[in-house]
Amino acid sequence: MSRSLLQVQGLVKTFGGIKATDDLHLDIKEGELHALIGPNGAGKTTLIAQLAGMLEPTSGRILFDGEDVTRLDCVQRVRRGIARSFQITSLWPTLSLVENVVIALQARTEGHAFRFWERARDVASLRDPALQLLERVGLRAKAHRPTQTLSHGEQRQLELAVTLGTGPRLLLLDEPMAGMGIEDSQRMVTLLRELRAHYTILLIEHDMDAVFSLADRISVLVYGHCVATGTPDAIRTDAQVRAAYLGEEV
Ligand SMILES: Nc1ncnc2c1ncn2[C@@H]1O[C@H](COP(=O)(O)OP(=O)(O)OP(=O)(O)O)[C@@H](O)[C@H]1O
Repeated sequence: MSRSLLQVQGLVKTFGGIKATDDLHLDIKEGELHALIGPNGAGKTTLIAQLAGMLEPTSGRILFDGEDVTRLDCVQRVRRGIARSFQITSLWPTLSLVENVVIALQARTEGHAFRFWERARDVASLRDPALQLLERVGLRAKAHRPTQTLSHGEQRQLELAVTLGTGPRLLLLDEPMAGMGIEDSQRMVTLLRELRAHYTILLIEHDMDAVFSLADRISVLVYGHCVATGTPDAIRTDAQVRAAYLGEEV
């Protein structure tokens, strides 16, 4: 198997008396789609927040590409290629899709999102990369429509394009299918399957059909602790996992 891109070593996060992350160890290989599942309150979102640099761990280490990033902030982690999607992105509803992506690209190149209108030439040079990102998420045909005309599912695809605009190596995807109907969910599954070829992905998702069809490996979190990691087939048949979480669902 390929080398590790992200290693979580003995991570702990406490909130008062609650251990939301409890001596967690995780190893994400370069190029894999690794899904994180577990019952409500298992600590999935808390983990993602620590990986993205939004929440400081109580103890333990996070290594990205061999570098200790545990104490780096979000911006420093984005620069290294760690990007979180779906809970932080704000889109501009009256601007077109391509304008939204251009703003994101501009923020990456200049660290400044709000002076884009002063930089007409820069904006022109970012249009092609922005259109390519829209192509990658299946929204090229709607590039010039106002963002507010998109369906909920399409807005999430656009958020993904904005996230890809940061040039990530590791994508942290927090419930990309949340609140979607069947059609939008299926489109997102197809899209994630395509993105798998280009990025290492850590996916949190409650839709078990999506998880088991997409993941190379799955880790199961219970009370902040990883109780099993393995291929979908191994997880499906793991007695401890069935008892702790999956029951008869799988
Ligand atoms: N800011 C906070 N303050 C106090 N407790 C918190 C905080 N954030 C999370 N927790 C607690 O930590 C535990 C893990 O929560 P977390 O949201 O990470 O779980 P989750 O697996 O993402 O759940 P879900 O699947 O419902 O989204 C829960 O017991 C939660 O109540």
